Amino acid sequence: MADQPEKIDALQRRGLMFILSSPSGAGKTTISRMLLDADSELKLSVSVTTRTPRPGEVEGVHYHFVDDAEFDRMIGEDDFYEWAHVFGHRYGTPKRRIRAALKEGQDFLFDIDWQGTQQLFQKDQQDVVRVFILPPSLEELHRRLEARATDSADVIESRMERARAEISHWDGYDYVVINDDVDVCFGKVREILQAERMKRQRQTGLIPFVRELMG
Ligand SMILES: Nc1nc2c(ncn2[C@@H]2O[C@H](COP(=O)(O)OP(=O)(O)O)[C@@H](O)[C@H]2O)c(=O)[nH]1
Ligand SMILES: Nc1ncnc2c1ncn2[C@@H]1O[C@H](COP(=O)(O)OP(=O)(O)O)[C@@H](O)[C@H]1O
Repeated sequence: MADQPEKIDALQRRGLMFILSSPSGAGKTTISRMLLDADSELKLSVSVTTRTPRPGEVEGVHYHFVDDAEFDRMIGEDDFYEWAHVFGHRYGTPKRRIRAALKEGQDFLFDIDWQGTQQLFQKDQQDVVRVFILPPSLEELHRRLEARATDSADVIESRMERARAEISHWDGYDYVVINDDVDVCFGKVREILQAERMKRQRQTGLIPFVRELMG
């Protein structure tokens, strides 16, 4: 059926759910931070995780760090939009904190894996934009994981082993961007966000504007 502009009047625009995924170490946290710094209209969906904080990570800014019992309690209370097991820990997107804001038109960035991406897409296809970041090579991915110096050698090896499995989900995304030069990659991701906001059905006030133009 053709679009029904009256029914999707963008005055009621819902927020975008802009998802960035990548194999660990490919640079999605770096690109996310650049995007959040550059774009005051975008907010990060802060996930809940059972993993321990890395140096420099701040409770409530990068993640909400909880123990297993608290994560279980949140599952029991249906507090998650989605959640998944990743690298032996659990990660989830809290529902209550963002649902109302999305409804009011706030755009959110989600740094989540392919499992979470599939779950959000099944729930909110119209609002979800899925971007996958690839490293230029597996050798470079390894180098970046070592350079980040936040994981032990064992953890780095397990992340490398999982990288191929994660990359195999590349075709579940709308956009794929290779993160070779970080500024080029950031520029492309930003263009994707801007183009998605320009979609006809997402432009606030377009219908009355066009009506006025047409007289
Ligand atoms: N499904 C899901 N995945 C998440 C969530 N938060 C983070 N992740 C993913 O969990 C994985 C591990 O994240 P992290 O421990 O921060 O390490 P990173 O891979 O170096 O960013 C990454 O693929 C994240 O995108 C979430 O709320 N839900
Ligand atoms: N294009 C790039 N070139 C070189 N190093 C990069 C690039 N993008 C990210 N990095 C570095 O690689 C490491 C992993 O990046 P990060 O953003 O933490 O990845 P992810 O969140 O996907 O695990 C960090 O030390 C980051 O500074």
